[in-house]
Amino acid sequence: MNPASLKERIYVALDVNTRERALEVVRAVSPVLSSFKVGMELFYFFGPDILRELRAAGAQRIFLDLKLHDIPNTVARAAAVLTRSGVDMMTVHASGGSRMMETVLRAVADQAAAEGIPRPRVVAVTQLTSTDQKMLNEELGIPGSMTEVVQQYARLAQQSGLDGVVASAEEVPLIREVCGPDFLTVVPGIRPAFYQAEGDDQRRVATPREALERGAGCLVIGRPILRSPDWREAAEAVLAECAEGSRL
Ligand SMILES: O=c1ccn([C@@H]2O[C@H](COP(=O)(O)O)[C@@H](O)[C@H]2O)c(=O)[nH]1
Repeated sequence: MNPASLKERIYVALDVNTRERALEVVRAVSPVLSSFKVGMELFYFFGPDILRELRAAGAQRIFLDLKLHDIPNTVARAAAVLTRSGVDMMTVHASGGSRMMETVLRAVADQAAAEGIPRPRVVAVTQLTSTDQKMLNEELGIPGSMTEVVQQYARLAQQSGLDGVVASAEEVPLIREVCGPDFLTVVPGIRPAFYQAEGDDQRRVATPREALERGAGCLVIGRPILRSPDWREAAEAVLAECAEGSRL
């Protein structure tokens, strides 16, 4: 792995509520990390226009993380319109089932072909990184260990033709065991050594170094950068921690 590819594989989550703030973050961080994640907060208010503005500000790859979850027809139609915005990657919930995931993938592929653009990667959320073992079993009523459940959802996503899954760093080796090394793992819940995470909602977390050592394909990191007084410096610190773990 070379440092250039690391720079591309770390997605900075733009969880902010104004377009000015989002653009400022991209301008500050993009010389260091060039991939960004847009979620509900930004997209629900500003729509596809914000994606164009982020690209103009320096975002080279955009991961649109809306975690679609509905009946197959509804999700597929939504995914098709989102494809038109030229994003690099998008998310659905694996709990929508194989029929939903297969229908989405077909819709995205057809739309991308019609637009003459590359097909965005579609990845499925297995279990949110804010969910712990107790919550999985007692609140959600899903039996079994977190790793078994995540493995099962990853297998289902792969059988449905998806490009990868979102999971915590801990589950990455087990996903690779059942799905192989080419199946993409996208890992949020990244907490670098410099970040004080007390009171945070994340439950299944890892440092950038741990995530890479476990074989994570892409990392997603938001608050440790956004809450820093100097976004660029924080991005550099994250990259430095990653480089330590990447066996360069
Ligand atoms: O299981 C998941 C799926 C998505 N996310 C998203 O990643 C970022 C993480 O932000 P932090 O501030 O670094 O916690 C956020 O946008 C989530 O929506 C996730 O955390 N877990």
